[in-house]
Amino acid sequence: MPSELKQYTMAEVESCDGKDGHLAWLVIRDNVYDVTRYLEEHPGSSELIEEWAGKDGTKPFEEFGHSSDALRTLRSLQIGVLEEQDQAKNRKARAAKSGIITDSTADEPKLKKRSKRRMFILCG
Ligand code: HEM
Repeated sequence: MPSELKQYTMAEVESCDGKDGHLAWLVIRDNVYDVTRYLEEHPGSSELIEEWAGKDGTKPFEEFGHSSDALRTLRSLQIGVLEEQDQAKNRKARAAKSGIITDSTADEPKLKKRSKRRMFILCG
């Protein structure tokens, strides 16, 4: 992997959906991976990754809880990073799916804080 990581747009990733002889690219945590040659080796079947080719597979990848071996293999398949604008879009989409409310200027999703105002009830 060259030290200067190439940036890709989500549209470029989407065109590599593994269908009709296209390459199979995958986004995980804002990094772009070419998993074309790994599909047949995947212990969880090629279909499971193919389903996510051309998409952001962060959630399914992390939900399975892959081992450090899997993470090492993943690193070896990295071809670049997602362009910043598309990183923000994907982050928002992931947050929306998991019910987290995002602040449009923040880098990371934040849980909406509860109001700290308390109500005092005066008796008597
Ligand atoms: C995003 C789509 C992916 C899904 C939904 C997925 C799902 C799964 C599942 C269900 C298994 C369990 C198989 C079994 O025990 O029968 C598995 C195992 C495994 N997967 Fe994936 N996987 C994905 C992507 C990847 C990628 C991109 C890599 C590496 C480049 C990878 C590497 C592995 C490895 C090495 C195992 C064996 C168990 C381990 O070491 O964690 N997977 N996967």
